This record gives sequence, structure tokens and C-alpha cells, in this order.
Amino acid sequence: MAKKIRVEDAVGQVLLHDITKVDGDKFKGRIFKKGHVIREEDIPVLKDVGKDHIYVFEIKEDEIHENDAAYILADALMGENTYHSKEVKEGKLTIYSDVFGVCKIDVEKLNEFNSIGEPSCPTIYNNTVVKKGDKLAAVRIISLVAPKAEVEKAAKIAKEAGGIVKVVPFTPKKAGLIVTGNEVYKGRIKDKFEEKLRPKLKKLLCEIEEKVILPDDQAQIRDKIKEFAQKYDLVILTGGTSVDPDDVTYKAIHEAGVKNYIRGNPIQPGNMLTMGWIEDTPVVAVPAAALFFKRTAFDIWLPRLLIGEVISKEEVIKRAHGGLLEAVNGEIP
Ligand SMILES: Nc1nc2c(c(=O)[nH]1)N[C@H]1C(S)=C(S)[C@@H](COP(=O)(O)OP(=O)(O)OC[C@H]3O[C@@H](n4cnc5c(N)ncnc54)[C@H](O)[C@@H]3O)O[C@H]1N2
Ligand code: MOO
Repeated sequence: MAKKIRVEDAVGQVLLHDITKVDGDKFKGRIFKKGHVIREEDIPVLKDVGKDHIYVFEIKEDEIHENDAAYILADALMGENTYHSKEVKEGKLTIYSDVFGVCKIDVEKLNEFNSIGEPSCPTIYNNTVVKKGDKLAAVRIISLVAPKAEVEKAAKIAKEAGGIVKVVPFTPKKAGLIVTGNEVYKGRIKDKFEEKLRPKLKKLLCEIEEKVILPDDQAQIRDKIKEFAQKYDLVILTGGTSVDPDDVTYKAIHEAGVKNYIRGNPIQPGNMLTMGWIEDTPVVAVPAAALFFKRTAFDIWLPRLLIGEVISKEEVIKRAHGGLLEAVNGEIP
């Protein structure tokens, strides 16, 4: 049983958990560490953060302290390319990325983990692009001590999943760019896609190695897709994704014999985006909206294509929720 004692009578007692101070929007953090031996001068400081009493108790055999639980849970949650903060603070450990890549959260397992009771792990959004040192998740139990069985159950779920939070790193990739459109091919207008796409790709370690400009000719586009799919890690096409008879780029992708052909996606801007895979090589047609808008469907799928994922039709459909990108606040992946 926990014994509650007045702080005035607690000099010489050992604190059983970190004590936090929140000073409006100026400060939030630990002011006393677990294990601290209370001194006379600590009494007013403790009272200022609302601690009129402290607990003294023994942790039973079948219980676990929040600090010990945090280490067990963090170790179980961590998948590839992650690390956790060294020291538990206020009962919590934070999990970070060890590389530049795409954060993968096993959302189903995360829900299971958070359903147990005491263990609590919030994360960033699945598929967020992260740098080395970026925060991915945090973990603690809700109470100061919890039943050991709950912590063990949650840890088992995470361990059996091979971790719930991991990062797949970007590796250098080469792309072939096929710009389509009679107006660009005939020189009526200058191509603006290359300058738009090059920095976007470079940021994710992908270089445009070769670029061709083709007219709206389905056979020529089809053959170039096949050729580039053999030479490069990614084939990008622009133009010809819409509803005019001259819009043949998406048809050429189909005709090139891609698997998992996905024509259009419920994301705006970028509704007309079309993709498919030739063996492991993604082929993606970027609608002209990407010339104008900062973020389109292409930005949603690109990091995934670059880490070698094949995106399913089911997932594309699910992305409709939150897919009205212009009106969604924040950078939700
Ligand atoms: N009646 C409908 N019209 C449109 C629809 C629709 O569903 N019904 N979809 C719209 C959507 S959504 C988009 S996005 C665009 C898709 O356009 P495309 O990707 O097919 O591009 P184009 O039609 O070939 O060109 C549109 C526009 O962009 C200019 N462009 C194209 N490529 C380049 C380039 N490399 N450099 C510079 N400028 C380029 C082109 O000259 C046109 O002005 O369609 C909507 N329409
Ligand atoms: O493919 Mo379009 O304007 O949706 O962006």
C-alpha cells in the first residue's frame, strides 16, 4: 500500500518518480529526478508545483515502475534504424530516427499496443519523411506503477511485429524523365517540369540521369517507358494525363505492360496521376497541376516509390481521406 506523507515530514525520503514543473508557456520539464533525497530547501519548491504530499511505497513483485517500463517498451517498439533517448524523463523515453528515410509505423500493431491499458505510445504519421535525429515516437505508462503483465503483453505485441516504428533509408537512385506534349516537343513552349522535379528528387537522393521530350504519340511514349525502365530506378512522365484525345501518356503506361496499373487517385491536386511497375521499377505520370501547386499527389507517393514500395490500389483509395491537399492543414503525409 502506498503511504502518503506531508512534504514537511518528507526530508530524507527518496522520490519515487521525476517531478515536473510547468511554468505557463515558459518552461516544462523535470525539476527533481527519481531517487532524489528530499532536503529541507526542497519543501517550498515542491509546494510551488502543487506537491503537498509525496508517496512512499514498495513496488510489489507483479508491478513495475514507470522508468523500468519505459525501457522495456521502447526496446520492443524500436524497429530498424531507430534509437531511443538515453535517460527516462518524467517516465518517458523518446524514439528517434538514425537515418534519412521514410518512417514506417505498423498502425494496426500500434493500436493493439495502445489498447492494453497502461502502455501508451504516440507516434508521428506513418510514411513521414524523416531526417537522422527526428522524433518518431514516445513511450511511457500512464500510472507511476503498472501491472507487469500489461507491460509484458504490450512489449510482446511490439517485439513479435519486429518493432512498431522503423525507418527505411533512402539510397541514391537514378530517374529517367519523359516529358510529353506536342506543344513542348514542337518548341511552342519551354519545358518547365525538369526544373520543378529535379530539386524535389534531389532532396530524396534521386538524380534525373536522362530526359527526353516526346510528342503525344502513344507508341513512342510506350517504347521509351520500356527502355527507361531497363536503365533507371524510376521512370517519370509528364503531361498527357487528362481527358483530351491527345492525352495518351497514361494509355502508353498501360500499353508498356506495367503491373499494378493505377489510373488516377483520389488526391487533389494531382487527381490524374497514373502509376504502375515494370518488374521493380516504378513508372509514374505526373499531371500538369504539379507545375503550379507546391504539393500534389506526386509528393505523397514519391518517397514511397523511392524506397521500393509497390503501392496497392486499396491504399490509394484510402488516401482520399485527407487527400484534399490544398485544404488540409499541416504536412500530413
Ligand atoms: N475537362 C477536363 N479538363 C481537365 C481535367 C478533367 O478531368 N476534365 N483534368 C484536369 C487536371 S486534374 C489536370 S492536372 C490537368 C492534367 O493535365 P495533363 O497532365 O494532361 O497535362 P496537359 O493537358 O498535357 O497540359 C496541361 C497544361 O500544362 C502545360 N504543360 C504540360 N506539360 C508541360 C511542360 N513540360 N512544361 C510546361 N508546361 C507544360 C500545357 O501546356 C497545358 O497548358 O488537366 C485538367 N483538365
Ligand atoms: O491531376 Mo489535376 O489538377 O488534379 O491536379
